[in-house]
Amino acid sequence: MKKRLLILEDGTVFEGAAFGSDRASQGEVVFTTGMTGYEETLTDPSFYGQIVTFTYPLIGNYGINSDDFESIAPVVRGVVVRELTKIPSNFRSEMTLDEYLKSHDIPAIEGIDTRKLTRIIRSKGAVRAMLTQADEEVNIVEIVKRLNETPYLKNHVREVSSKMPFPSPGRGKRVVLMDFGMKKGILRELNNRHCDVLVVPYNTPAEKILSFRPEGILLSNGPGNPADVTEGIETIKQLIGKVPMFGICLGHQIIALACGAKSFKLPFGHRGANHPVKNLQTGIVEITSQNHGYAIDANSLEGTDLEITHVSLNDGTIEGLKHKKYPVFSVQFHPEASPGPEDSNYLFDEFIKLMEQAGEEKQHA
Ligand SMILES: NC(=O)CC[C@H](N)C(=O)O
Repeated sequence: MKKRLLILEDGTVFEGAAFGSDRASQGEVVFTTGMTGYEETLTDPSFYGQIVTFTYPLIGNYGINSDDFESIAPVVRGVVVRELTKIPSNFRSEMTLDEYLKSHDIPAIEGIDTRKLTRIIRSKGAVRAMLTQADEEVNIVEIVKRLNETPYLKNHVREVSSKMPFPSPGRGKRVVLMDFGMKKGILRELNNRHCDVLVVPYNTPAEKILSFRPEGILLSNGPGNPADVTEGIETIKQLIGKVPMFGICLGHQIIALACGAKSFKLPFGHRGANHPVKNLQTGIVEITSQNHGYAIDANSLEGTDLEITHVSLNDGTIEGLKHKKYPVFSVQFHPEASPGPEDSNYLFDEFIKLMEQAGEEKQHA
């Protein structure tokens, strides 16, 4: 087994065994607590630029099969696990996690004390890190210096958004899905409800979107700092009030910013499949799938037309918003799950209802 190092910006060095690609790679190291769903996590475009640590201690046990993918290719910068399963056991498995990561040139490390690493991330917040081979040439002081000079992840939506519009037809509601780095699960939920979907790149202008005569607009998830997605925010400012809207994760943040709220970086993010969220409208607690490093600042809502609909029971941060005047709502978590629980799946039905109501009002106007 080749040795590999995970070097953090504070100078902490973890030594482990190499798997995946042999190249060195740098990114923000984050942790996710989901016990299953590593294929969906690795292919979620919101993880662009991040080195993902799985806190569940055994990863790779059911191999890799392409029907679980959330996008065409993984965009993570690296993978950190406690123990890698060498021989997966699943009738659907097409290859091992090691083979998959090698084929996409993504380096990984195993044999790491992921509890210790997670505690560092929890206490220090966002941590920049590098995965590199453990040989005599590696200069740790130099790498730590470089990590400290690297700016945090900026706008990488353009890297993961589709370049051209594409349809995913149906007989139902006409929905424009703005792709900021979409998970396939969102499209699947719309198609399950027979929507006639047109997926458009993140920078499609408002007039162009309106020219498709959408009955609703869905803003997808995506990577990086929402405040950097200025084109998307401007577009939404022009569209709010004209068409019913539903925002998911980055899409939620973009709607909030377009309405005048502010976002901030969470100390260590919410990533996992069992985050409790309280729906303030029903009083029901939903167990949700989450993956975000930023959130909307509750203090910044004053003077906006937004009201809070969902809150996190772990840290009290905003998990859902709705517009007081227009048919616009959004959630910070992932109602499409994949991976994770489906408690919040009803939100897609609410989006359909909102489009139906808006259609009826238009007819009677
Ligand atoms: N999954 C997402 O859409 C994440 C949104 C944003 N990139 C964040 O980290 O907060």
